[in-house]
Amino acid sequence: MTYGLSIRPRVLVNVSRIDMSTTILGFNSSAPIMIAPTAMHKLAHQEGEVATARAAAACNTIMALSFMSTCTVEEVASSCNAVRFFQFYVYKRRDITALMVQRAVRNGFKALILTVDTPRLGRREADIKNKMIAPQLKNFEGLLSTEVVTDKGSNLEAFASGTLDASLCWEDIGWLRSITDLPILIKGVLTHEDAIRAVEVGVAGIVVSNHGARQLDYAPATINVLEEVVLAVQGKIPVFLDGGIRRGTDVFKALALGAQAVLIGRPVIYGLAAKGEHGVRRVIQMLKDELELTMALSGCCHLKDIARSHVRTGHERLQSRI
Ligand SMILES: Cc1cc2nc3c(=O)[nH]c(=O)nc-3n(C[C@H](O)[C@H](O)[C@H](O)COP(=O)(O)O)c2cc1C
Ligand SMILES: CC(C)CC(=O)C(=O)O
Repeated sequence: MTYGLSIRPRVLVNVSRIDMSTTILGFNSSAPIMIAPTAMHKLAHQEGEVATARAAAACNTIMALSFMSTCTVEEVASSCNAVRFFQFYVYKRRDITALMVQRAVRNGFKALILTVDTPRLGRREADIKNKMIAPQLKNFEGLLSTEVVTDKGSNLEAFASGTLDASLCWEDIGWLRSITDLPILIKGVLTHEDAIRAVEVGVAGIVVSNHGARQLDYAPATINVLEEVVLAVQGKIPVFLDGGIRRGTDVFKALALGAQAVLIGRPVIYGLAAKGEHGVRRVIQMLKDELELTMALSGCCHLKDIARSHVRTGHERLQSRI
């Protein structure tokens, strides 16, 4: 993930006890690792998002539930006591978005994540080739059909283009803040300009994300723009990162560059597909074990000890040679 970014370990630090615990928007988490919102977990395992949520609870980690989940918000909420955030899209039918936000609030979700990199779906050629079909999403039962018919290849694309509101803009954040008191994070920021705007409109945090490289080709790797965003927000709101986190070392690098925590997408789905709740637990535990080892080998006992000086970018290495 982080080509050219190396870790600068410090030695002769007493690392006999490592503490990875943290708070995210005021909620305790055993590590700075959250579950990213990913759609349709029942495509990976029959228990779907309920299994993922139970794994999050068992690991004392925060789960972000996708708007496009295959279990309802009520099913997920009643399945376990994990701290849950709710990711959402703004649909042309804004009444549906407002209703879903209300259901999330009613069911004890603690924060909202508005995904802002998807005014339209990116061109997903594999979905077109495989004629991707979205199953009926139970959250929307009685509200809209997700079983769209198209002859253009991807039914998911047809569904997305029928529903997503491409007119969504900064001015609408005010509307969202008027329909809920929950903190709103925005997910999909990749530039300092948008980071500054996010602070101005009063969101509670930013997720630096390129949607797992599923939206815009040639969007930057998130780790390469993280610091730009962190510097722009000047500590006014927390910054999170997702995309390509596969190892504890990746988590460490993101924290050193200023992220408060990371989110993981595909690894969770792989664990879920392999072994349901147990598989997701294993994935999270592996990342936690790796992060703990990385901290020990780098001379960091607490997350606050992980500093900018613990990493060196390829650019910095080149500059030091000039
Ligand atoms: C199968 C799949 C489904 C996704 N569904 C959503 C979604 O419903 N909402 C959303 O905001 N992001 C969605 N994402 C993007 C993730 O939240 C996240 O940004 C990305 O997966 C992070 O990269 P990683 O998979 O490399 O960890 C999805 C990603 C994948 C792979
Ligand atoms: C249908 C999409 C909007 C869901 C999503 O975010 C994704 O598949 O990446």
